[in-house]
Amino acid sequence: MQANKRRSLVVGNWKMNGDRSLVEKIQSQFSQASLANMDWAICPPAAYLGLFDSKTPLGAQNVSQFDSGAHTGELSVSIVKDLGCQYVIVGHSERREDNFESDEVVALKVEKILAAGLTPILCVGEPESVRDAGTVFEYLTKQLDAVVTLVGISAFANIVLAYEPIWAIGTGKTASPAQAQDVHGFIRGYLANLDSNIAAGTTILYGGSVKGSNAKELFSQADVDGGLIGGASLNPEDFLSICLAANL
Ligand SMILES: O=C(CO)COP(=O)(O)O
Repeated sequence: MQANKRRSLVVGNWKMNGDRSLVEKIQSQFSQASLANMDWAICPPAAYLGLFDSKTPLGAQNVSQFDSGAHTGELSVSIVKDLGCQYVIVGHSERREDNFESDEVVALKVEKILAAGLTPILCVGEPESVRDAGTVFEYLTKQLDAVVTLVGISAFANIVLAYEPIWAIGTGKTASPAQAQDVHGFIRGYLANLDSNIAAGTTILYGGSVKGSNAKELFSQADVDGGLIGGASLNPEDFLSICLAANL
């Protein structure tokens, strides 16, 4: 681990991709890997969660804001916990867009995930139009405010943040290390205004076209503590090389 930095975390978000054979391949790729200085996890489609052995750290891509009951097609936090998940991605831009998840619904989900003792990976990030307009920090402040208002700043001791600029997701257009650091520094400053100890310990991941070739430089930025990886997590060798870049 680099001096004064938090322990790194790299999470693979398979989104609506992968199959049974990828579950086998990723497990065999990681079975011999030596990754003592970082944490990693896979968030496969929920239907595949039960296929993993107990050695693979797991996360869900989403949960319901409700506890149980008549919510057809949804998964509760207790169900994904029962399937072995430690993490839950929440507020991914694709869910905010496809499923119209508001900042308030995202905050309710974070509250449920924390209450179950799991770790939310709370995604924030701006569309390209907001970046062009120069209002990225205002946009992120609104997304963060909704969660802080509901769960309080002290809850951020148990929350992982992920900055995922929408214009960099699946586009091959990675944020430059300086652009990523600029926003990560802003997010940590936002938290520090509320509680400097919490801010110093909060893991902030970068997501958006991270690859083996750019991971090391991104992860070496002062406020970048690892990555949330989409496309490259579907290739076990690429995903391992990204994890190794964080294993300092
Ligand atoms: O959205 C992402 C991870 O949640 C990033 O996806 P890509 O790595 O495919 O750009």
